[in-house]
Amino acid sequence: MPVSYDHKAANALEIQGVGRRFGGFWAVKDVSLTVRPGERRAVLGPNGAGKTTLFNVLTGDLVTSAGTIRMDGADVTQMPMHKRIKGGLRRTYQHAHLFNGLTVRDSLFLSVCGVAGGWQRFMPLRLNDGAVAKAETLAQLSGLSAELDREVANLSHGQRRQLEIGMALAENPKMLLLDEPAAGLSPSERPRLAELLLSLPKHITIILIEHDMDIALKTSDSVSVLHNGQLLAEGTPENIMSNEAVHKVYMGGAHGH
Ligand SMILES: Nc1ncnc2c1ncn2[C@@H]1O[C@H](COP(=O)(O)OP(=O)(O)OP(=O)(O)O)[C@@H](O)[C@H]1O
Repeated sequence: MPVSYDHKAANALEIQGVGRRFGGFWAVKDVSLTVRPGERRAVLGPNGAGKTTLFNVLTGDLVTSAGTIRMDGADVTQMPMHKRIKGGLRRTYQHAHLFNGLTVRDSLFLSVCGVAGGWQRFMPLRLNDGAVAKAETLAQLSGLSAELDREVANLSHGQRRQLEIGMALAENPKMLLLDEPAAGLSPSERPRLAELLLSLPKHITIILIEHDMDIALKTSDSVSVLHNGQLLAEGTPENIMSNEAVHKVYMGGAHGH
């Protein structure tokens, strides 16, 4: 996928020797990687490889046990989650964090106002005239224009994932971490998600954990493969597909959910 990077800008993400220990067990160990502004990076690896733990450390859901994390050139290693959010970081979770009783329109509206649940709960209420229009734009971006008045409870699984992404876009994030957006989607819902990922604004840096190899490789510029908490391989989707070590640990039977 052709992407024009801003070479003058600081790296969107730069991590050095990052690790996270649970007791005596290193779930993530000595991981270093660099992601450029606007890059689309997939993080692959078999179950238990440390992908979600890495995300949790990047977002500040978990503190690091070792190493440094820089975002946009700034050291955020010790920075609490809400400050990272203020700096333009957003994430989605493996299981959608949505309110079933709200409509799509209200969910997006509340996200725009900064009062939705999960991550956005830290944001102050900022009602304004543009919020309704912005909610509609987000519905369009996330492919949900026809569902604006539907209750979240009545959306398909795929539409819920779309809504979650739409909500994450509400405050113009600089970097978006998506944790298995295709998890639980039916085969017919998957191409639509891939299309949505490809259509997201190009200035947003996206890091994607995904077990669906087809979606991960199709929507990313570069891939980092984790195994046993460590970085096993890094390269273009083509490099990774032909990497023997990756085949052995990941494609050769350990393929997720
Ligand atoms: N809070 C925790 N306490 C103890 N061990 C943990 C904790 N969270 C994760 N782990 C362990 O760390 C390892 C990495 O888990 P993690 O969820 O990051 O892997 P993953 O690559 O995201 O896996 P999956 O693809 O199954 O989601 C696993 O062995 C897991 O059991």
